[in-house]
Amino acid sequence: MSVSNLITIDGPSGSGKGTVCHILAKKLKWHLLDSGALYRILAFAALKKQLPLNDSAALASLALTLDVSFVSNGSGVDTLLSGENIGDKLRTEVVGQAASEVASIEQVRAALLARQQAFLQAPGLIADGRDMGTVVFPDASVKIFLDASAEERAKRRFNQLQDKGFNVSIAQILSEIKERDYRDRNRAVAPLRPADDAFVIDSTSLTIDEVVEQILNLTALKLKIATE
Ligand SMILES: Nc1ncnc2c1ncn2[C@@H]1O[C@H](COP(=O)(O)OP(=O)(O)O)[C@@H](O)[C@H]1O
Ligand SMILES: Nc1ccn([C@H]2C[C@H](O)[C@@H](COP(=O)(O)OP(=O)(O)O)O2)c(=O)n1
Repeated sequence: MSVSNLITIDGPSGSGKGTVCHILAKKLKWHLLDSGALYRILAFAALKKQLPLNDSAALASLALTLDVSFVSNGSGVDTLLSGENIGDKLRTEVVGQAASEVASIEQVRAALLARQQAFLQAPGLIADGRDMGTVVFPDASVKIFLDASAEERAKRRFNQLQDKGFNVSIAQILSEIKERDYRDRNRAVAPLRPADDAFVIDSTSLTIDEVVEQILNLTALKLKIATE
């Protein structure tokens, strides 16, 4: 299918990618790829099997054979690993850090590439991650790099976790966010960075609605130019 119906949104943890991608996918009635979920599922499966997180060959082989499905449940999406619903076990900081570690391995990224590209189906795709615009979908017509200051991102995560009833410290979250940022931005393979043709949005002092509006305006503009 044409890649024109494809919006990639990359950026660091807490910049608002997941929230904005869900809203856009719903508004446009396009598919959604949460690529971070794939790295989290792999990390979760590896932790469960007690695989060392630096065993490249074992992790790549696990990535190729993971039995994962995303099933719509009416209000959201269930994440199934070998039939077990593991959705609520993936968003912990332990799994996030482990995901960031396994994601730095080249063979793991290669093993997950085709699985991610298969999400590109009519009528369109919103792709959320770190390397959507640089590696997985380099031909996407609309590429966004969503950023925000580390302090603002830590505040958002803090509020999010407090709302879920977790007892967390903002200082701890800020240090974990900085550690993950550093690893994601400095790894040798597919580091987190804006694609050369990405539009950078700093959401530090924007509302979610303002970010969505900017992306929709840019999409309308780009797709119109592409069809003229
Ligand atoms: N522009 C924004 N202003 C305030 N809060 C936001 C904004 N964007 C996202 N959030 C909130 O920040 C938290 C983290 O957002 P999320 O979409 O999970 O980020 P990411 O997917 O980039 O890690 C969520 O609770 C979300 O509601
Ligand atoms: N396309 C992607 C998506 C995620 N990753 C890695 C790096 C991230 O720290 C982890 C977890 O990503 P995820 O998007 O779920 O994390 P956040 O919601 O931004 O906190 O996975 C990646 O390397 N490439």
